[in-house]
Amino acid sequence: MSDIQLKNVTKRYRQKTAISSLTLDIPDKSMTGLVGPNGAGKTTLLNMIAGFEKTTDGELTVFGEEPFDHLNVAANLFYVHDGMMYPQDFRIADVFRAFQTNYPHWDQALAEQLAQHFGLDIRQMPRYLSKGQASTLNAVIGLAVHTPVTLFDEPTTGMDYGVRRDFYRALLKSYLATPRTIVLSSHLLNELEDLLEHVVLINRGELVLQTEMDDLKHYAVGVSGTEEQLNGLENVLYQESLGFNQHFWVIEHPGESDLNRLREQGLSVAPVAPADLCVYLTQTGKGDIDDVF
Ligand SMILES: Nc1ncnc2c1ncn2[C@@H]1O[C@H](COP(=O)(O)OP(=O)(O)OP(=O)(O)O)[C@@H](O)[C@H]1O
Repeated sequence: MSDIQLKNVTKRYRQKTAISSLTLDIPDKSMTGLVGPNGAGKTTLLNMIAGFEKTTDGELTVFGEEPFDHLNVAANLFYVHDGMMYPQDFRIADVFRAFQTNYPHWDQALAEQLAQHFGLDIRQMPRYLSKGQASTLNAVIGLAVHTPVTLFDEPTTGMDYGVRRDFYRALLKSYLATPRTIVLSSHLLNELEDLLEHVVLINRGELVLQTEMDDLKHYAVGVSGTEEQLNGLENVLYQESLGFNQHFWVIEHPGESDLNRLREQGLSVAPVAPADLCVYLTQTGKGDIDDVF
């Protein structure tokens, strides 16, 4: 039984259904990416897993308990999100000390080293940090807290590329040193390809796909050609016109016979990057941006 389990979980805000009958097990001691377009329901889902919000319907358990307002869940799960607040008069050093007191596996040395690496002065007050620095402080805390489950909601918001890269590296090293359940929501799947083991893709509150990252890398292929060359292909996920009788098609789980036919016609078939694939899998019915112009 996984530490985080959802069975037909629904979350409604008045008329709006943010999560719709979602059934999902998050693998234990794994690095799982929660991805999906804006408004997909990622934050709502993490809020419920963290026990910040109640489900409207269905069964959600964390460590076998319903997480809302549950002390055991609060003690063993840490949620990194951009609403994290610290007492007004606290310096970063005071924040670290408070974590050291409250979380038994808090790694004080790691927190201080990471703060120094990322240029955070522990004498500074968190309320005066820039947006990127505030995200970095929250991420450092998420790395050092070492709870059995750590959730990160868009942890890299505002971080520049160098900081993001080092954060991903630190997360991987920290995970390898202390395997634990990590769930990370992000729009930047292209930056996470080498970090994540599992991917959960949601859209409009529904599960689109849950798979291993390695499988996602081989899930679909893209091919360009004329309509005559492409016609008859099966499992077409996405089609785009590239100009005069040239088209780009994405094929889900391509069959050997289709692949051979394309190769015989001299067409090159390339795997579709996971980040692009997630866009194709979630934009059904929206049309192409070219249709707007
Ligand atoms: N408190 C709320 N009241 C009403 N609607 C809400 C509330 N919180 C979220 N929603 C709606 O639920 C849907 C999912 O929102 P959520 O913030 O979970 O999406 P998200 O995947 O995290 O989006 P983003 O990637 O843009 O941060 C959205 O349509 C949002 O407007």
